[in-house]
Amino acid sequence: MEAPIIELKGLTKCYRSLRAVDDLDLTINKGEIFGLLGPNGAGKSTTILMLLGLTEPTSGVATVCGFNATKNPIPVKQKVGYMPDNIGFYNNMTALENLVYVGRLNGIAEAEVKERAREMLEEVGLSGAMNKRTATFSRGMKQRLGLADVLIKQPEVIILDEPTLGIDPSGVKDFLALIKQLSRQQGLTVLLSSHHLHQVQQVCDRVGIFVGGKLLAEGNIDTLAGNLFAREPFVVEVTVQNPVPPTLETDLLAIETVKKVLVNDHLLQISGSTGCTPDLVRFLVQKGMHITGVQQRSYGLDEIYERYFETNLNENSSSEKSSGLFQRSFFRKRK
Ligand SMILES: Nc1ncnc2c1ncn2[C@@H]1O[C@H](COP(=O)(O)OP(=O)(O)OP(=O)(O)O)[C@@H](O)[C@H]1O
Repeated sequence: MEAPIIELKGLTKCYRSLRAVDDLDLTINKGEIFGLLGPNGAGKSTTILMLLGLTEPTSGVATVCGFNATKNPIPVKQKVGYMPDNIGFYNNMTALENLVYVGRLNGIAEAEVKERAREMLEEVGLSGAMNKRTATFSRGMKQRLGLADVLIKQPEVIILDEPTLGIDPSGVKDFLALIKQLSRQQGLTVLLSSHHLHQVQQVCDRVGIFVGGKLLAEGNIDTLAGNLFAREPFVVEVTVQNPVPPTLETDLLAIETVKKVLVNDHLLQISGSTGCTPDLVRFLVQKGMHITGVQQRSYGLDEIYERYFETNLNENSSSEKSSGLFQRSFFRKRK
């Protein structure tokens, strides 16, 4: 099997007494889209800086494309394209001029730099705007130009720090689709940091949930959900028109496959061990309930995130930034 393109072993960064990144072990394979997920201050940017050789780890090793990022930062920088969350352009120059400038800085020969820049602009969907000054660009267009900036040197890995920040929902969808397409077409490895759960869920092959400098979990969404919700993998939400009698919850819990029942006004949330929706519906009808809606839910990143935060509440309570209170408020805020 091919060696991982990014390999972090015991990676740790301390700022005085703060362990911003704490003993991080992680491998990312070629062609993968990996999402580094976590609230503000979780340590995502610090990890990225260590990957790029821009800050030295206190201990541990970051290997990128076969090079130790601390001891050998130059080849790493040649192979990795990095798009920070606050990309800047020369506003009085056009998109093409900006990109040609970056291409020259990356050592692309004068004979081919313009052609390469045009190709990149086409690839990111900006060919119609290549002669416009970037001062007139929307945030979404700037992100696309930022992507062209990192792609022009034909990297093996691209690292995108909060790439969808400030883009409207349809722009986000298009931008993520573009990243996925590029990764699949060119075998490009993508590491993107984000705190937008739903967006990451759409595009990433695997995610790492990062809180208080520690990686709490990593895997694909289905595996994470399977591990966490093994006892109650199945949820049915039933909306009823008439009031829910007080005994209904106990009656439902008497059914062998039902593990948990939550009643919230006219909404019943029933968790169980197997897919038993038709039986539940029949049962509720027999109990005289007027059903107006039934929905089978699968667990997504929101639930995974929330569950990890709940589970780690006690373990992390000594750290202010990763306390349950902080995590919950972050979680609500971001939802
Ligand atoms: N140069 C520094 N000196 C001291 N502390 C720092 C420094 N850089 C980061 N930190 C601290 O390290 C922790 C991790 O910060 P980091 O920027 O890596 O988090 P993040 O997950 O990227 O969050 P954000 O999304 O807000 O950028 C934070 O508590 C931050 O205040």
